[in-house]
Amino acid sequence: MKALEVQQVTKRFGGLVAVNSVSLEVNQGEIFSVIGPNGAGKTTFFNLLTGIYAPDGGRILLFGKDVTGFSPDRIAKEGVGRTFQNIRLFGAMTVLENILVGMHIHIHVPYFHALLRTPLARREERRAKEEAERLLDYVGLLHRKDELAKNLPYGEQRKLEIARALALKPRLLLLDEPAAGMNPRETEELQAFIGRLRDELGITIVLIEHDMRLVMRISDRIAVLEYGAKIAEGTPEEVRKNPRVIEAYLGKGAAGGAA
Ligand SMILES: Nc1ncnc2c1ncn2[C@@H]1O[C@H](COP(=O)(O)OP(=O)(O)OP(=O)(O)O)[C@@H](O)[C@H]1O
Repeated sequence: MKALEVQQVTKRFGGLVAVNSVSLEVNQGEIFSVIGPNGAGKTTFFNLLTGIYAPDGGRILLFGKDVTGFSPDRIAKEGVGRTFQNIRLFGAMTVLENILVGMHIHIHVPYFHALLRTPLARREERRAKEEAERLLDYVGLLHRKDELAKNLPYGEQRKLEIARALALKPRLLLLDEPAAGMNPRETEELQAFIGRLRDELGITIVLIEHDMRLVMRISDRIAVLEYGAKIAEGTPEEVRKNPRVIEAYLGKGAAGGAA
């Protein structure tokens, strides 16, 4: 079974076709990158996968289940976690609280128990806190748990955002430009970290990324979008050599020169 099957998915904004009949498949346990020049439709594509937009055409299957048109909440419940291009943490909350917020759909306490802080509610809270701490330990941020999220260095904020997505126990994790704004050392750490998520937790990972060094090193396969359409797909080696890709990035005539 595939982790993700996208079949001829289209999204229009008025007259603009932001995603144009894109099809692709991601195997379970794969690290798959979506690349393309600015405005190619990458973020719109993620927004379709996470239910923020419903496609105007086509179908999306997650682990064999048709989820086309599902709301973001239902997509999250199907096991899809996500991070955003611009970090979206609760800056005035602590690191631990940011994780607890991410866990809310996994905490099952009837309303009146929560309201009256019954033993059941307190037990559940304690369990959630322990789980959040385990998660922070796993990503190497436990020592920061009581600090405000906004006071963390940039690389650690990105990591915290990923940790919050992990709190949902995703089977598929979508990372939108995880290396944006990182220095080379942070990017290298990120690469190892993403590898661990796949190898140790078995999570399938799809990322949008502009840092080509990271993309080429980390991806099993890559899809390339241009003006909303998929123009290439393959291993890093195949994509790097593809004349259409070279042209999309470097302009007409560049492919001949680079070959
Ligand atoms: N909500 C929207 N309404 C109208 N047009 C939109 C909307 N969102 C995106 N677009 C347009 O759709 C196209 C694809 O945008 P998108 O943000 O998906 O590209 P991208 O590949 O993620 O770009 P970048 O790498 O710059 O983030 C662009 O032309 C953009 O202006």
